[in-house]
Amino acid sequence: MRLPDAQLAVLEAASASNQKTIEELAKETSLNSDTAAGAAFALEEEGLVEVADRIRDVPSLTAEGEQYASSNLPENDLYSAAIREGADMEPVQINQAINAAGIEGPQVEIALSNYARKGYGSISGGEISANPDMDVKNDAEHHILQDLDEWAEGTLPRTTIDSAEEGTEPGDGYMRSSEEVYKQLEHRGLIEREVSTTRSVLLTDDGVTALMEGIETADTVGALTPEMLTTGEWRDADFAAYNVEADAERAQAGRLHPLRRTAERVTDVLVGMGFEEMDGPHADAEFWINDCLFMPQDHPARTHWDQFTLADPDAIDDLPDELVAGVEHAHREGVGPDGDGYHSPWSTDVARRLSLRGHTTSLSARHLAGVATGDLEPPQRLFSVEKVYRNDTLDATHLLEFFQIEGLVMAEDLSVRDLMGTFTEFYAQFGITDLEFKPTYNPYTEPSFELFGEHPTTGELVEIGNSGLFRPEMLDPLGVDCDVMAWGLALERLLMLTHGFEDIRDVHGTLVDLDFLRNAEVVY
Ligand SMILES: N[C@@H](Cc1ccccc1)C(=O)O
Repeated sequence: MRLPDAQLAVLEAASASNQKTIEELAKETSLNSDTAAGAAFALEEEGLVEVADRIRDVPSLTAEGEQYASSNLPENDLYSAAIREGADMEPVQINQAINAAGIEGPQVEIALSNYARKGYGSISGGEISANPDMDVKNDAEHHILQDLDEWAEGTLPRTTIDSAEEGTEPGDGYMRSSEEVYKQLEHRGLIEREVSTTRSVLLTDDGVTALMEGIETADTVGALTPEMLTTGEWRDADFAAYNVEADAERAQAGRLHPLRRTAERVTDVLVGMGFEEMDGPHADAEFWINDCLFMPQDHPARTHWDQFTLADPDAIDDLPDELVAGVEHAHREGVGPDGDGYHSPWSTDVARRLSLRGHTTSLSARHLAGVATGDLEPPQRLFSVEKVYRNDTLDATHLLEFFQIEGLVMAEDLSVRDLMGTFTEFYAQFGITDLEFKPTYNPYTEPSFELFGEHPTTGELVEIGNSGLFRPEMLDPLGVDCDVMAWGLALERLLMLTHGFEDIRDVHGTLVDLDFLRNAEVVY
């Protein structure tokens, strides 16, 4: 029989009695694991080996487990000390044995409870006795801890630390491979176990026969090289078959954050609904963030408790005079015959102050005022998916910066029905079909609605956005004389509904699970 190099190496390294993992075979044959896996599958096709998926617990020591592995379990120290103190002849004071064992702090409790559990003796009335014939040196828990320590250091083969599986024999003389012992150690918090799936290889009878009959190596080529192409050698080469089922190492390439991908998806959906994207500054004059939105200058949301104000530079120089005059007039006197303003203090200095935008409605204001892309003629549909900054207290639903999905529709004769219809259509694209609307108050919209969606696992109603029809006090100074409906939706909250997050900090920040970042799919 003739086999390619790699296959022969794997066949020779495999055993008929002892399953070896692909990793172990790769190590023994100095092949990389992809090649070893490929070879194993090719051999399986020839019937020379069996490849089996094996699900195993991989145990490892916790910090406390490591500590005992390098010394002794406290109950074993206690037993040895009790014997030294003569507790096998007659009971001695517990404190005396504990002092002799050199145990202190929380370990006293651990020593006493496990002493009794392991049948080392009895503890009662402040005294401890020791059964004479216990062999703490061969304590199974102690040995497993030591084996795991050695295995972690690479001085013990994997098979020694396998917990017994059904139908397999425990390892050495003492009961080191008992599942019960592993369970106990896990319960004590001394080891942790993780389930891992490995592929392992066992030589078949045909494999053994083939090896005994002798195998020659066939020169098959695994990869085409530039040299083979230039020399023309490839013409005569015997190429190894390509096995698409072979194990391959998983490559973790960079990929976009799920939040960013959801933002892109939101953009796609809104563009599909006929919206155009708005752009604008992250740090902006309060004029655009607040004043244009008919937010009085003494509104509590305008203090540093809520917004981040810039120190340097602390103000913007150029605000359009005419617009400033119009906005100031709306604030002081109101708009229209029935209008009334706030009559609260208003100064251009405050309007010129620079802050990080607390909402992207500043972009809507800039666009409606015509300073961003020129005067707008209805109909218009605009949106942005951008970051906003708020001096909030961090909790499960609040971050200091988050993404807002801002949007506006400018047209003649808009109504609440149009607003609701737009949301229904938008959220349906993300599988959210149970929207609820609640009337609310915004200084710049009338009527105003908060939006809620149901959390997929907790069933709680989560606020996902705020919306309304801009009021004349806002639109009039900006020179807009048709209707405008608008909204700000939270991108992270959308993700909470689509992915079932209960804590927004699971979406971004230092605590985010790497596996989630690697594997999350954008839901829509
Ligand atoms: N600016 C509001 C959202 C909103 C935008 C436009 C109209 C109504 C509400 C917020 O931050 O919550």
